[in-house]
Amino acid sequence: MNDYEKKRSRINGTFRWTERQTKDLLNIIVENVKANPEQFKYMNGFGSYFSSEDKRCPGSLPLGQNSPQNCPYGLYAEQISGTAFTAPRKENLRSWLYRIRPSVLHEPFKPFTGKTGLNNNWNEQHPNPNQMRWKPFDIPLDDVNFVEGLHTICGSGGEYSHHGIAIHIYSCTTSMEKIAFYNSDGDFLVVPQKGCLEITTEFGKFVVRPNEICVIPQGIRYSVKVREPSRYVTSLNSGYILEVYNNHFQLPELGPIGANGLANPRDFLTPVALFEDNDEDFQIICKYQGKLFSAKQSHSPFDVVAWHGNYVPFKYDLSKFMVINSASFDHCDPSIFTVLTCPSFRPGTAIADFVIFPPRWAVQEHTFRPPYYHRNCMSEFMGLIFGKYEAKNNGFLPGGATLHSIMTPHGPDYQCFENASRAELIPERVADNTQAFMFESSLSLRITKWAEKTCQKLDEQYFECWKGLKKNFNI
Ligand SMILES: O=C(O)Cc1cc(O)ccc1O
Ligand SMILES: [Fe+2]
Repeated sequence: MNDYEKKRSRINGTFRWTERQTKDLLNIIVENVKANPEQFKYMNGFGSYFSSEDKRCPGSLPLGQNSPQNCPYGLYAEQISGTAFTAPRKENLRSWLYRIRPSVLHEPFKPFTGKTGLNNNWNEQHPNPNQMRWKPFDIPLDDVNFVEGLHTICGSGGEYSHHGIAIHIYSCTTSMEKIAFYNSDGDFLVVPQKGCLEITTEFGKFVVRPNEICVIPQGIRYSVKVREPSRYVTSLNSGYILEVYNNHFQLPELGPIGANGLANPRDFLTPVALFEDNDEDFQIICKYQGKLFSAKQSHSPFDVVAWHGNYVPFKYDLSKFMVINSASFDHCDPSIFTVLTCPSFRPGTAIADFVIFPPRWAVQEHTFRPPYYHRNCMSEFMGLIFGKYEAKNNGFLPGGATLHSIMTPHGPDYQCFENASRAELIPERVADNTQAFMFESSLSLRITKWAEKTCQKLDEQYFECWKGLKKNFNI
């Protein structure tokens, strides 16, 4: 082992999950929330119409109109549109920001010269229909911030046409200091797996921990600080990102479930206005048509004193998800676990769904309870936040991933099949102390070279997990 490998193996060793750590994790998160109570305030509701002003500036939100000739406190009024001006009322998203300086006050953008693993070239690798599994991705050993630590795994479509998705992982060790990022191409749904992110946005600040997710819609500027949330997780941070180019995330329809259930709107949290009046130099990094650009400005972009609107960043705690499942027999399709969906124009067919596999009771009778064997007309990318996924006895680890592409067969591994075929069907907790999730997309995904080769995490042995499945035919 050379020095690099030694350091890497030490770091990987420190963060290898033991059974016990896994069991304790939910408690640790709870303990940790108690120990570090949120210092930030939130407003609740998905799709709500919010109004917020920093308490240091009462009356900063203009009343009765959006663009007064002179705004209170000498602020500038600025609108950010998340949908076309003429989008139907029920879909129309926009917010009005009242800020110390307008966003336009910056120097020209130049191509970003720093490191990045972002990639939108879907033609780098030959298509690969195989089942794919990645071992947990490495966290860098050096100082890498959130933007520098983005690596694209797979994706489809293009930013020009605003049709497609990309799946990235992030891994970072340092905070973005006097740096703000925004994405012109689409929305980011961020799923932290390790570490706790403090995200300063134009709308206010929030903290996002493992087992929480956040969505930062297209165009909104933010900066990510890393924190030390627990004894198992230091300032090493990593997680998964689903980027959608077409549309924004919505709550799924509930149909016959009724008015309540799954992710309830009131559990989505949006930060309150919190400005900084800082005239230091800032770097604004934007992702535009898949490439990064950087511009200088001599003030903080987080200078919004008041805002109102419905185009906002938000976070959601996955433990709040109300699980609906079969109370009689058979395994329901995983769509029952949809937290958020980014719909296409084809009814019921998502550009991408964000689906979780939360802790719950399994009570089905005369049923093979784990996920069924199947082939799907959708692409299924899965990640694991902690614990163990119910369909895989071994090999799918927290911080790792799998991809089962369109019509690629997959399902429970051999050991899982054996166990579940023999299990006594008493009511049982499933997925206790675990949290797996899926980004499911109607698009066919292409893998980047980094994901298939450079990262060296693709597990060539994955197919062997089904090898033991034997012929049980007994005519
Ligand atoms: O492939 C997977 O593990 C995801 C999945 C889970 C499930 O419960 C049913 C179908 C499905 O694709
Ligand atoms: Fe599946």
